[in-house]
Amino acid sequence: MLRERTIGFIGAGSMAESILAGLLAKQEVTSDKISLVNRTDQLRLSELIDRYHLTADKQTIGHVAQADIVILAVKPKDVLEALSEWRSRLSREQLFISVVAGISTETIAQALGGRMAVVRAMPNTSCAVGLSATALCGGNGVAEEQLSMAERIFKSIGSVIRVNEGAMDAVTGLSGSGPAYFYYMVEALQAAGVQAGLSAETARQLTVQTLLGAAHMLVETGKEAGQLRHEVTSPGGTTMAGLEILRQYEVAEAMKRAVLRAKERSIEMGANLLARKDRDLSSYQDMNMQKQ
Ligand SMILES: NC(=O)C1=CN([C@@H]2O[C@H](COP(=O)(O)OP(=O)(O)OC[C@H]3O[C@@H](n4cnc5c(N)ncnc54)[C@H](O)[C@@H]3O)[C@@H](O)[C@H]2O)C=CC1
Ligand SMILES: O=C(O)[C@@H]1CCC=N1
Repeated sequence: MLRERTIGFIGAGSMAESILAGLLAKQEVTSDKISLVNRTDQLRLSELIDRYHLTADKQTIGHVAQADIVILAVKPKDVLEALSEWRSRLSREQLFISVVAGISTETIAQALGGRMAVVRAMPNTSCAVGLSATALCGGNGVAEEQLSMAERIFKSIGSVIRVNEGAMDAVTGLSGSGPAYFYYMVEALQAAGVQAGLSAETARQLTVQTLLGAAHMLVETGKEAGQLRHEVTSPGGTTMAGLEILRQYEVAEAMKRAVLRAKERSIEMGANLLARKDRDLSSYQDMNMQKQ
């Protein structure tokens, strides 16, 4: 049972907060089972302790190190440093989940000293309201039982799909970053509503409810987006006129490029980390040669 497990987060930023907020809201875990550590910002930890009624004296490296499930939620650039601090503290029995964009299970497992099996997950910040779209995969040596446990965690805060690791960069470009694309559109639509003569509050209410309604229509009717769009579009009417402008501005092309660029960036972040690892290793070897 998830409720009986302890969960520790390495990194207490936006993603750790979204996951823990969702788990607590869904009552999948109780707040006394959660531990977090952050590198520098202790004020941030105090805020999270207050906001989620976490047990203050459990927010230590020792408690995270003992957790049944350890979730790595630091920025990709901080992964190697973080894991070199953590590798001696963790054991094979723990379930280790990384939500870090772009970094492979192999890189993480190696940085952990090759002992641990690693699950890689790509959720999004909608975890916080139980509506994440999470994709996950298991690295070498991950047991089915461990993958199922990871799946259970993310299912409790949204939907989960298992993919091959090769698909994770595409997932990151689409659904990991995806909430930001929709927020960007909402910002643009709100501003457009104001430009069209509405108050800011009216524009916000109408935009948000329209997005919510469209999302529910997609889920509840099971119809394709193209069909639903067709149903809104009366021949010679307002929607047709509006959509024609979107076509002129090649909005579909812009979306395609955004997702492909985000995917490419995910690949770059992984490659940058590997290049840094190689550089660090060769400068360490140089140092040792000089000493001899
Ligand atoms: N924000 C998002 O929408 C999503 C983020 N992710 C991934 O989640 C990870 C975290 O992202 P955010 O939460 O947005 O970043 P963030 O910058 O808000 O949080 C990262 C936290 O990790 C802490 N940290 C850094 N090194 C550490 C160490 N050695 N030990 C302990 N804590 C350490 C930092 O102090 C910071 O508070 C990233 O790898 C990102 O790719 C994945 C899916 C969605
Ligand atoms: O922007 C980022 O790199 C992270 C990964 C997916 C969402 N946020």
